[in-house]
Amino acid sequence: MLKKFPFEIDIHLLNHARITALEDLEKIRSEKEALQGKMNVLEMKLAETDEKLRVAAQQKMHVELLEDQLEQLRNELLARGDNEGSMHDKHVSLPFSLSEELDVLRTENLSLKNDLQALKADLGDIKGTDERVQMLEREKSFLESSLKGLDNKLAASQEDVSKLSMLKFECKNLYEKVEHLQTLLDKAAKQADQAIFVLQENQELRKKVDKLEESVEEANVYKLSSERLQHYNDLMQQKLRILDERLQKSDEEIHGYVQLYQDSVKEFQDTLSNLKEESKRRAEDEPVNDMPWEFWSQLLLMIDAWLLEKKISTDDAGLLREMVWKRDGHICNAYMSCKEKKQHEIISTFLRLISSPKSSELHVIHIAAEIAPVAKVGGLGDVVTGLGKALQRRGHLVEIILPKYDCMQYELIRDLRALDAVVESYFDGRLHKNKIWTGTVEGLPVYFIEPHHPGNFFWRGQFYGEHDDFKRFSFFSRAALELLIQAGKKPDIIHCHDWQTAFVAPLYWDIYAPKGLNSARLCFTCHNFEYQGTAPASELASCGLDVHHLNRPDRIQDNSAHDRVNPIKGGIVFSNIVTTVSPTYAQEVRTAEGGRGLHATLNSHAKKFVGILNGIDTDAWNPARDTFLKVQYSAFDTQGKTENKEALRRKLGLSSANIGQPLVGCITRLVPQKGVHLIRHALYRTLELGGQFILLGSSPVSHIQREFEDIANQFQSHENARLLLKYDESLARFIYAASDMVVIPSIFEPCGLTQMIAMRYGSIPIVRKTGGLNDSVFDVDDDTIPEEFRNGFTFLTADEQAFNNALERAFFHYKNNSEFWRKLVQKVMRIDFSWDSSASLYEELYEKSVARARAANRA
Ligand SMILES: Nc1ncnc2c1ncn2[C@@H]1O[C@H](COP(=O)(O)OP(=O)(O)O)[C@@H](O)[C@H]1O
Repeated sequence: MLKKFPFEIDIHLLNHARITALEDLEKIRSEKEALQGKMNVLEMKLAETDEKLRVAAQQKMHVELLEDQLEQLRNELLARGDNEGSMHDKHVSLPFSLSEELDVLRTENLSLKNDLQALKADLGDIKGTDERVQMLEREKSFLESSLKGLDNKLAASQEDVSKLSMLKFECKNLYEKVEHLQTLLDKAAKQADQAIFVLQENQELRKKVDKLEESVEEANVYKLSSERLQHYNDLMQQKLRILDERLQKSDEEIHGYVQLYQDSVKEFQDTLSNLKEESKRRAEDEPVNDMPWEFWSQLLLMIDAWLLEKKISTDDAGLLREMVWKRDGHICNAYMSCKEKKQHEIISTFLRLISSPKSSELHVIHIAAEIAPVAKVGGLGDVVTGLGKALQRRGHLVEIILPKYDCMQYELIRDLRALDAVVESYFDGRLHKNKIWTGTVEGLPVYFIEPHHPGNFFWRGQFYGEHDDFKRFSFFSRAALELLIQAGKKPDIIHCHDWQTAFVAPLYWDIYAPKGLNSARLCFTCHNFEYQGTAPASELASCGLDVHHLNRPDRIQDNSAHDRVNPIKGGIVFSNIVTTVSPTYAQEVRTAEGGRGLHATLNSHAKKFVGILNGIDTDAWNPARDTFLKVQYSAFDTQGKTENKEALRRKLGLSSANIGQPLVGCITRLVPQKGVHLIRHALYRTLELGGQFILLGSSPVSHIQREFEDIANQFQSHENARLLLKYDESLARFIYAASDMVVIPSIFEPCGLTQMIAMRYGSIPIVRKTGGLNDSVFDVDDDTIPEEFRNGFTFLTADEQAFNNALERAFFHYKNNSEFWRKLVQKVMRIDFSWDSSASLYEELYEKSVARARAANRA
């Protein structure tokens, strides 16, 4: 059967409608004409009646006139009768003509009265006719308006007709194409026939070949026994290979055990030597009382001599003297160990005593663009606060410098006050005043810089994304260093973060170290190599950096555009320590695919580059104390999680029919890095699998924001899905607590905090194996990973199938093994994601760098 195209059906329908409309119109037109005829007749009758009325009125007037005349005649007759009565008493009679006339008049009068009566009746009829005419009039106007409507319809249908003819035209074209295709098809069919023919020929040939093979086989029968032997040999070799592999595996296993054993022995030995060291230190800390006073005096004189000979500084001499006065065991042992050596060796041994920093002595200053929770865009804010607090807990002096944005959450800053001091800093050829504010955030001392620059740099209602970000943050970097030098600070570590404060490193070495701010080592952390803040080289001059000197391939010049500078590259080249936020990401960015153009720079500075996994602030992210939740809960009692799930469903208007329906959450910035297509896919796949889905996120990329707004509208009142396109920390906490699973399908992820926060709140992460996700989430079904580390679901390829596999496995476990799931939730909640271990790694880096610097200064 010939298949009709949909538009062909439309054409038929339209044609039919048009014909019916035309017929209707015709009918109405003839009705209208008939009515018009009737109206004309009535109008004529009306005119006739008017005429009759006019004649009747004239006749009436005539009758009245005659009646008047009659009356007059009567009166005259009476008057005459009075005068002639006596004479003609018996013979009185009216003249004949007069009485005749009177009779005629009477009959005329009567007939006129009858006429009048008839006319009155006619008049009544005419009134009725009038009413009918009015009715007809009304009918006429109604018909005219429907006629107008029909005219409009006609016009519309005429338009349709023109469309129709266009469609017909297109249809004709299509028919032509179809015909063309048909001929092609015919050709193809012919070719296929030919091919079939060739195939048949081939088959015949094949048969011949088979026959030939059969005969060859027959001829080869005698070879069979030797082939069997060969086969047997192969089998044996296979077995041998399997045995070999098994042997290798068991070797590896044994090796693994040996390794474990060796590790624990090493650990034991380390602990032992630490203990020994400790007891030795303790012994050294005790004053040495068994050395003669001469010994101590000799040491004092020796130190003084070094000072006078300018071999050591006054400060160092002071510290060494103090040790001698206290008869410190360290200096005693140091001297005994090197007294035979040359003088400069003794000096450096002594100086090492006073330079070896104790961890509690470090003064660390973070210069950053974010601090959670008052000025947070993403993970950077969390790192500055989390790492700062952990370092503070370890006994370091930690201070933070930040721009004073207008859009900060001021209510979360304690004791905010403006200092009665102004710091002037250089920019664009002149000095600008900066107002300095202080306050504490989460117990950390913070300096906020408010520039009095006409550009109103931090008065923009947002943290980033301004056209002059390069200017805003290069200004801030310089002002921060100015604050340090004017406040007379002598930090051990200046730690800057991301491209916004990477300017600090070159500014420090080129301008501030020569000015006397030279106590510090520079640490630079890049939280995401995607954002490099490159700009035309000339813009670097505004903050006082020497463009000519710095725009070189081995310095700040961008690796792919020679007329541009790259602040991240500057941070790498000019810092003593360079870190990023996870070991896997540190590996990834050293490759051409992952390095965003900076892999070569990172490789040539590889010695100082390391990846340290971020932690999370476990005080701030704690379901047992989180007041934003409906119910607080902990790993010991996860029932509260179910109650939060119920409450969130109610709050968002999702179905609560089935408490066992898995709830999947996604909390993210909607940027390509986060795998936007997989997030969208996750929504639909979750619904297909019978789950519920909540997305909390917003996008700085307008087309992505619009796309998700459309999806959000579609699901506005869906019982199983809700999309909330905003930034809302309290809601984020609620979602972490309520969700059973959290999806993070990132294309790349430097570290990622959401997976750690999710686990802290007992939500199982489903993640792509990249960057920090690869360092913190280990697949539940992967038995190459020790059981105790398995905590989520992972997939490798950034496509829908791979994601489906992970999501489906998660749903399977959730639905079919509730006990397993309950234990998994408890396990992930107990994992230590605190900053403690990461902070100790940073501490170690700081300490080593400071020690190296001090040793180098003395040499
Ligand atoms: N729409 C949102 N509302 C509230 N918090 C959000 C939102 N989007 C992301 N977050 C939070 O921002 C942080 C994201 O950090 P991270 O995973 O390192 O990603 P990134 O820094 O790349 O955005 C987490 O603390 C997460 O809870």
